[in-house]
Amino acid sequence: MVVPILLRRMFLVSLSLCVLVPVFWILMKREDKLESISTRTGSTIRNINRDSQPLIDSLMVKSSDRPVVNKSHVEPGVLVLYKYRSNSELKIVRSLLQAHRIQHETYVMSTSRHIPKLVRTDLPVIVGRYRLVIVLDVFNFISEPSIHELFTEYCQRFDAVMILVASGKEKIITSVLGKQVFENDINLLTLSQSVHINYLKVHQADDFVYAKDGGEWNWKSNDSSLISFLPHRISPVTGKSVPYSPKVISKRIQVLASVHFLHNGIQRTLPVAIIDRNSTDGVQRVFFGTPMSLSIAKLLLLDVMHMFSKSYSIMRLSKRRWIQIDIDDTFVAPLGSKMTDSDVKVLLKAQQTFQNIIPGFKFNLGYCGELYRVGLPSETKGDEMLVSHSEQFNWFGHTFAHTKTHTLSLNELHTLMKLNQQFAKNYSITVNSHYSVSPHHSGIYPIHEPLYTAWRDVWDILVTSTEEYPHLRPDHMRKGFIHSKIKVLPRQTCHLFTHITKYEDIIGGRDQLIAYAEGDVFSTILYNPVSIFMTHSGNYAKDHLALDLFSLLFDFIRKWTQIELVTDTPINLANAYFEIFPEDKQPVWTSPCQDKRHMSIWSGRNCSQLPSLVILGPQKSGSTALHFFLKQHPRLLTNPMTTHAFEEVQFFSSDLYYNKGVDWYISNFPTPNSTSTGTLVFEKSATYFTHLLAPERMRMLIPKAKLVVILADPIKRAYSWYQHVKFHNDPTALIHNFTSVIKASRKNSSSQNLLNLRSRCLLPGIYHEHLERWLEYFPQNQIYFVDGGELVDNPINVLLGLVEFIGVEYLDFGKILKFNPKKGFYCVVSSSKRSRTICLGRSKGRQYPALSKENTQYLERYYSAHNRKLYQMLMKMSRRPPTWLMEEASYRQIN
Ligand SMILES: Nc1ncnc2c1ncn2[C@@H]1O[C@H](COP(=O)(O)OS(=O)(=O)O)[C@@H](OP(=O)(O)O)[C@H]1O
Repeated sequence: MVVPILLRRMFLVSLSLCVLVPVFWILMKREDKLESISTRTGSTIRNINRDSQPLIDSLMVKSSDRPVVNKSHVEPGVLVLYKYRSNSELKIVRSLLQAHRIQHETYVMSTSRHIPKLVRTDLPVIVGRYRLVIVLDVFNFISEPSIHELFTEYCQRFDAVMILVASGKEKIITSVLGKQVFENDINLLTLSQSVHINYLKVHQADDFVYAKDGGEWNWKSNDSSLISFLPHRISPVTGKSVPYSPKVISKRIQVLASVHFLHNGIQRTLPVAIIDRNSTDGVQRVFFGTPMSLSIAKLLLLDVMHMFSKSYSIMRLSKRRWIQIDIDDTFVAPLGSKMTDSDVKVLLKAQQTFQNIIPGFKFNLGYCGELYRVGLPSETKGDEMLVSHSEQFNWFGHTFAHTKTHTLSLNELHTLMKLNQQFAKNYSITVNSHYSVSPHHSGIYPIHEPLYTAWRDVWDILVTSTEEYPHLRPDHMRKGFIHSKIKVLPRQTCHLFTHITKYEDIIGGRDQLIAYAEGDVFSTILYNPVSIFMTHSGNYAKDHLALDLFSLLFDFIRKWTQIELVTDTPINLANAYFEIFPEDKQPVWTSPCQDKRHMSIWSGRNCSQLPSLVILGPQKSGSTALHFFLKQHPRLLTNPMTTHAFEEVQFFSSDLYYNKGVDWYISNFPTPNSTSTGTLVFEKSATYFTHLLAPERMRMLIPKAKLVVILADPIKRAYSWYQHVKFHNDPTALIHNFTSVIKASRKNSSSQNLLNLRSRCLLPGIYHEHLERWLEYFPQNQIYFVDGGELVDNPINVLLGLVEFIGVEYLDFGKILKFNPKKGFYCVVSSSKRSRTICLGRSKGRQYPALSKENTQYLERYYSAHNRKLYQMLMKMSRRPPTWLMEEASYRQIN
């Protein structure tokens, strides 16, 4: 039954497409034509790049062989369409999606860009990639039939929802008054919402008002408020506005949210978001008539996404938000700006009020004992009062003095932490949260290993926070990670810096503070499941700015949202965070050398110690020989033998080494002499090439590094690899010959071990797939290809080209390398005794029987299609394919 129903639906959809869309577009056509002649908009995207991604392909709509599409086959992705990068809505929508970790892509509606692949065709059924299509720059969207048609058809086919967001710059009228709703002169009273939304419900808590007509509107052609709500474009001929597709929009539209405001003393109600579920073209559309810069509009968008994502798990955050407010530098503020005793009273009172909103809430005081009671008499009293009420707060220790921890040795850190610990004991302050942040936040990220060690030794610290990972900006991208068993949570700023104690210290005064509370600080809460705010003790002195800010924030949250604010111990906050984002546990180290701010709080390592050249492998491609030869160049320094993997560091391909951190990685390499300019550090680890995470990890730490890939004949490589693991007593290789390894299959009932061995043996040779991954992270011009065959036969020539690519001075490798007939390979001429050569050890250039003809033929077939793809890839990049590949290509052409 299912298939006929589907076919009928598809037929109806096609029929409606055939009938309705043309009717609509005929109506629009005249305007379009005129417009494309006389205006700049629209015409630019008319000739969209269809060669690369034809419309037909991107939707898989070739009717004859179209597989049955099940509308439930849609991935939970979101696609954002926009025209102008400067569109302010774009930044906001993107941050919202990024912060909520919603899988999304953006597409600029432009001729020069490829249309993104809308469907997945690598699966047995066709799967749509996007559940929601968010359209910004709506004017351009509706003015361009090809784009409009494509996405309408996609939404029809996969039941995807289209969300069209008004942008201030466009002629989208959101009110009968012809003004953008929420303009400053409009006195906003309330915003009501239909019952259909219940994620972050936007409403006035005590006064919930349903949308006009209980959420459903009967559209009448003379209903000017709704018509004007819909996106308009201005006809270049008549100068009048033409509403969005009146033929498509149905007559029964639901209002998702309305605003109620006062205008000239009269209360008015206007819709700000409407949904059309029954459009005549079968696409559900949500129209947003309000700019996204408004906090409540962000909530509304989240609500809408949630509404349409129920079974698609687009959203990961619930309504619960954990909060912690740290008061750093307690006892430290400069003279005259410390909390006095009356400030402490205000603080305690405010804390009580906050506890009504966030049960169990306590401020978290980070102290430096050295400066206790240093200040004016009223400030001394303030310090004493904090201590006498210590049990009413949570406490954490900085160091005894207010010092930058990344400048301190382990011993110094121990001493200062212990002094601070003793201070707490002397004054009966309980410090047991297992949480700390260092003064100036230095040493947390980039990591100063002695800080982590001292924290564990002295305080048994298990949780800390930083605003620096991966970078300070953008703040909605800050993340947590775990290092050395300490959970590091993202830390948030709230515009109150150390020296800000009075309203006059803020440009814009209290109005600006309100804007911060309801804007950025609110967004921080919205974007993060756990928010640890950093404030400083001075922010609680004088005008009590921090208290005002948080009261405003909490009031706003209570008034407009159903966000549930909670608090807990730092350990539980960390557990909550990593339960929601388990993928964050494993850090991705960023380069301090690319970040001025990080350089200033990094424990002073030399950036020139980071490799600027990496030989990626693959394994058994001749990588050891290349490494050995290259290090003969006086300008190329490398690591000495490691204790764990001979000449390889394997930092990016091993979680064990990667988790040791950047300082450990760097400690493997020599420091280039500052006087010898042009000297650089390089490494080779043949395990990098195939490792799934290595490209991203490397890109984040050494984005400018030049990479070398050796393209050896994959058949020879596979056979060499088998001999290698057999030599190292791999139990499966020991009992199975090469033929049974490469021919293992489920059909032959091969054991799982044997199947795994086959994959490990053959998959690295599918070069184009691995390269595609590297090319996602590194530009082509940073990658150099070495012909693996040439490396064996004529390494001198290989090195000539490579040295030029690296950019170091010419070296006559003809004098350094010499063929050793006994070894059967090139070796390095000994500098002490020139008649002697130093060759690689017995494990490189092994003796084993030649590969059988049958196995060679089998592997030729196995790699044939992959090699073709590699060939095409290299040609596209204008690179010379290795000889073995050229021979194969010409052989196949002849045949
Ligand atoms: N000059 C020189 N000396 C010795 N060996 C050479 C040389 N040039 C290339 N080769 C080939 O390198 C193969 C080993 O590759 P790798 O060094 O990449 O192996 S590893 O992944 O690092 O273990 C090794 O594979 P086997 O012959 O199977 O031992 C050699 O074929």
